[in-house]
Amino acid sequence: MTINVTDSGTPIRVGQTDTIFALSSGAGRAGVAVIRLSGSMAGATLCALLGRDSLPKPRHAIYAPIHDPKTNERLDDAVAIYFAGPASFTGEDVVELHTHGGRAVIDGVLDCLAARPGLRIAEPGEYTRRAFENGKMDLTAAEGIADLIDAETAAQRRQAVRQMAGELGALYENWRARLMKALAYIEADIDFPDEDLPGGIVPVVRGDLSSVHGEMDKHLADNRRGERLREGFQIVILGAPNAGKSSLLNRLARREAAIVSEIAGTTRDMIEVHLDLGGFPVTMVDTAGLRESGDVIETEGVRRATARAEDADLRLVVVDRSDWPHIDAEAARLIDANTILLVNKVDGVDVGDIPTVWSGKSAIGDRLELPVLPISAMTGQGMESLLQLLETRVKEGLDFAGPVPLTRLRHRQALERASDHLDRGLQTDIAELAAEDVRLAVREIGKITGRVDVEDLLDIIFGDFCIGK
Ligand SMILES: Nc1nc2c(c(=O)[nH]1)N(C=O)[C@@H](CNc1ccc(C(=O)N[C@@H](CCC(=O)O)C(=O)O)cc1)CN2
Ligand SMILES: Nc1nc2c(ncn2[C@@H]2O[C@H](COP(=O)(O)OP(=O)(O)OP(=O)(O)O)[C@@H](O)[C@H]2O)c(=O)[nH]1
Ligand SMILES: [Mg+2]
Repeated sequence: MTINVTDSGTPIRVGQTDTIFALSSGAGRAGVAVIRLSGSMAGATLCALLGRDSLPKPRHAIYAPIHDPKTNERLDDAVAIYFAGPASFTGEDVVELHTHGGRAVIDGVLDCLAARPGLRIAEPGEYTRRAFENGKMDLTAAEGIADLIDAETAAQRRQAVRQMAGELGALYENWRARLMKALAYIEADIDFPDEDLPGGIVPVVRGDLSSVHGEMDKHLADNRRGERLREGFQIVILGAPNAGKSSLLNRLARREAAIVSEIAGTTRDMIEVHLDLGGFPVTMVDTAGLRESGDVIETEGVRRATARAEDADLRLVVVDRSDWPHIDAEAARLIDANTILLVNKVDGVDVGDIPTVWSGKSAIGDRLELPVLPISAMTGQGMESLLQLLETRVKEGLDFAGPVPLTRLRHRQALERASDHLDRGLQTDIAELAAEDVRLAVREIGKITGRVDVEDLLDIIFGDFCIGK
C-alpha cells in the first residue's frame, strides 16, 4: 500500500486494502469480548453473520445472534455495532461484535471471519495505524494510545491521555508552523528581494526563529521527566551481603519476591518489583550483596548490581546496624547525591546514636549530605518514613506542572537535530543558507508528528502495539 501526503499534510491511502479483524479485548476467560473488523467488507460480513440483508443503523448497538454462515450453527448471542466510515476509530467501516468472552466462542467467531474471502487477521497496531493513515490522528497521538494501554499508574495515565488528546502534537505543530512562516518570508525574499531591507530578510525573522529555538531547548532540558515517567523511576537496593536488602524488597513489595536467608551471598541475580508510589511507577531492584568473591556467579552478580546502580535514579544503601557507621567500601563507591542510607535491623536496639543526616564525600569528591533512616525490614519499623521519603523523591523526579513533556527518545532525537539546524540557521545572514537550515528543522519536526517521511518508521512504531489495537 502507498501513502500520499497532500499539501495540507493529511495522509491519504491509495488503493484497496484488506478488511482486518482481531480480538480487541484481552486474552483469557472474561464476561464479554470485543472482536473488531475494519475495512470495506466489514458491513457485508456483519450481515452474513447475523443473516440479515441490511446494515443496522450506524453507531447503534443491536442484539445480534451470530450464526456460522457456512453451517448455520448458532455460535453466540452477541451485541453488534456498525460504524460507517469515515465516522469510526479507523476512518473505515468498522464492525464491533461484543460476544461472550469464552475461549470457544471467540475462536468460533474468529474462525468464521478467517474463512471469508478478503478478510485477514490484523497485525499489531494495525487499527491505530489505519486511523493515522486516514488522518484521524497524528503519530504522537497514536503513540499516546500505546502508552495509555501500557499505563500502570495514574501519573502515567495522565501523561498518556494528554498526548492521545493531541497536546504534544499541537506543541510540535505550533513550532513547525512558525518555522514554515519564517521560511516562507525567507524564500519570498530570495525570489523577490525587498529594496527596503538592505540587510536582507534573515535579521528580520531571526527573532521568530530564536524564540522557537529557545522553546525547543527548554522542552529538551526537562531532565527526561516524561521519558522516565513512561519507564518508571528506578530504585536500586545496595549493600554488603546479609545487610537485609532482600528483606527490605519483600517488605516494600508486600510479598516474598526474593529469597531471604542468614547465608551471606543469597541473592545473586537482580530481582525487580513494580510499585505504585502515590500514583507514580517505581521499579525497585534487589541486588547481590557487594563483596569480592571467589565465586564466578556471585562476582557476575556484583558486576550487574554495580552497573544497574550506576544507571538508577535513586540508590538505597542498606547497612547492618552492627556495622554502622562503617559503610562497606564497595557500596561507598556508588554513593552520590541521589542516595539514601538505611540502617537496618534496629529492632530491639537503641537508635539514639544514629544521626538523621550523613555528611561525607562521594567517590569523585563531592560533599554530600544524605538522609539516614533507621529501619527494621523484619518488623517494619521505619517503613512509613521511608515510603514517605521515597514518594517525595519520586515525585520530584517525575512530576511536573505545565506544558506537556517530551515522552520518547524518537522525539528527543528529532528535536535535537532540529535544534542543531536552527542553531546553524541563526548564525548566517545569507538567506539561501538560513532557508536550508530552517527547511531541515521543519522536516525533523514533521517526522515526529508523521507529516513527512515516516513510511520507514511506521512498522517500528506500530509493531510495539498489541494485536487488536
Ligand atoms: N467499543 C469500543 N470502545 C472503545 C474503542 C472502540 O474502538 N470500541 N476505542 C478504540 O480505540 C476507544 C475509544 N476510541 C474511539 C475513538 C473514535 C471513535 C469514533 O467513532 N470516532 C468517529 C466519531 C467521532 C465523534 O462522534 O465525535 C470519528 O473520529 O469520526 C470511536 C472510538 C476506547 N473504547
Ligand atoms: N533482626 C533482624 N534481622 C533481619 C532484618 N532484616 C533482615 N534480617 C535477617 O538478615 C539475614 C539476611 O537477610 P537478607 O534479606 O537475605 O539479606 P541480603 O542483604 O539480601 O543478603 P544477600 O542477598 O546475601 O546479599 C536474614 O537472616 C534476615 O532474616 C531486620 O530488620 N532485623
Ligand atoms: Mg538478598
